[in-house]
Amino acid sequence: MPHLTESVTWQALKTNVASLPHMREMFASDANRFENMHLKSCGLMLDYSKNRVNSETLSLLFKLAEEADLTNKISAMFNGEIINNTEQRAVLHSALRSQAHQNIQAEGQNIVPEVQQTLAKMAGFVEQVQSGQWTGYTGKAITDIVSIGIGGSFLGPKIVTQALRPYWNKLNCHFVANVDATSICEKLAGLNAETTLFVMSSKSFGTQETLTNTLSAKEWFLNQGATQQDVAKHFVAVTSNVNKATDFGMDANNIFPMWDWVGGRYSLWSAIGLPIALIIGMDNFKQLLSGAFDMDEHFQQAPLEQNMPVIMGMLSVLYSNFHNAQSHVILTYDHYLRGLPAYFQQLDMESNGKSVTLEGSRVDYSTGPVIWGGEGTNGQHAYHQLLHQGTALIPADFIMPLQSHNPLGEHHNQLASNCFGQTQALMQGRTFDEAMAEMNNSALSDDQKQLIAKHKVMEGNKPSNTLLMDKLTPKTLGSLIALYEHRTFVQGIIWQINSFDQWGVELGKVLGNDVLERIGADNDADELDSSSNALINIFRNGKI
Ligand SMILES: O=P(O)(O)OC[C@H]1O[C@](O)(CO)[C@@H](O)[C@@H]1O
Repeated sequence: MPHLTESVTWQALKTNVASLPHMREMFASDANRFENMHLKSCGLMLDYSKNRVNSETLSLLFKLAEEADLTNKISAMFNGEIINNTEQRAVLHSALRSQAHQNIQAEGQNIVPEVQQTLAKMAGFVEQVQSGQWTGYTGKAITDIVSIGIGGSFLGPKIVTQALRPYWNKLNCHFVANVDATSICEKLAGLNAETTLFVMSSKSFGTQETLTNTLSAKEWFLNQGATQQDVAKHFVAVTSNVNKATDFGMDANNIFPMWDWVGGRYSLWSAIGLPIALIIGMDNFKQLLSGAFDMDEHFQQAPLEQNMPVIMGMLSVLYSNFHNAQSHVILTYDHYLRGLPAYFQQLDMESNGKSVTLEGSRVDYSTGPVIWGGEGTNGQHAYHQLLHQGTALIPADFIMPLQSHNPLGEHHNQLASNCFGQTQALMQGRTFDEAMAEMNNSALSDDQKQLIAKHKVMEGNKPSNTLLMDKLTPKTLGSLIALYEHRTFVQGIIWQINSFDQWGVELGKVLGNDVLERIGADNDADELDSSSNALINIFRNGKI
């Protein structure tokens, strides 16, 4: 197989991209453009017509995907092959949302039964806590869940519970991730130890932030009048390292397992999702899984040309590699989805922020872009300016439910009109003549008009996808998140990288621990670089 960027298809894409007219012209010359460039699946509708593509671009992108053996690579992931080659692990988050009768093999055994057993254990626990049968040390029912974890053991549960606010039962939930004591102190300040349940989530059970926060939570708990024997009623753990958790003092009955074949940033579907289930109930949690399962089926079965994650992944490759786009923005037109950009940022950047191929060669093309974003319409009064008129090309995903959970007057119509209006403005832009025409009735001099018109010109031709759903439900949210997981996978396959390890962040963990030792040492640091030594010593002195 030729080197990726030297392949005939890659070169043909370069030629195609250079020859395409402005999107405005492509819309004008093809009344069926939307008809031909949208698809519906799993409760989602993707409109990808506002992208810099014609039918040839799309064919070439699918050809590139075929040449990367994408279809077989998808099967390899779902079949439990060891595709995470640096950690020698299968990648089976899809097994967490599989159906009970399936047989999915990891390391020679069917893992579906243990997935089902864990779901049953979660269901029993959720029922006990929600019904008030599970009581705290003074016999009172639990009112507050505090989830302690970080990275993949935190952001999924936080963003999903935030997104599914309309489905909350009577329990309150709080998330602590940062080791900054302010985070846990602020959370604990308003809580009653008698009615608070801590869920400690750590796949490795070795992450500094999570261990420190859990110890502080336990100390707070004991300082409120509880005893060591009461701990089991108030602390449960989710981990793949059961031995470490019991050594730490967790009651063996209170440990919910997860497995090596689930990557942290793909783990909200496992027992890491326990805080979600406690807050929205097990039935809703299963709906979330079922939405993701539907997307798994679609991803495996739909032909590449009608495959939502494939289309989105290949469009992202197009912009990263043929338009030099360095970032990608996620714009959610739904207040409940305001956290989703951060979640997709973790998912995509921790997965595809790589510069070495699976075989260990340095890539000579761009890989994962910076993912960022926020909620509409707020961003329209801030960074959208750069999207419209800045020098960088930033492809955008607009995400919006058609029905609001809070219908109120004209609000939703206005929200939708802003969402659609933005995609239109990005695509068509505004020409100099249009800008001049807008000033027809103005008293400005011709020179002034010309000057202002130059500033009002918007080149347009800025790409966007629009993703719609009828309503934000646990099921549609499950499909949406799985869509982005698979989109990330597709990109990784084309770029020939391992999307499932994270050696960069691991180094940060190791060096952080090393610095911590030096901060606590008897003598000043002098063995590191001059900057690091100085920063440590200034910190030890407590004064700049
Ligand atoms: O669940 P753990 O083992 O505490 O790890 C937390 C997070 O740390 C990382 O290893 C690095 O940030 C993530 O992949 C993981 O989700």
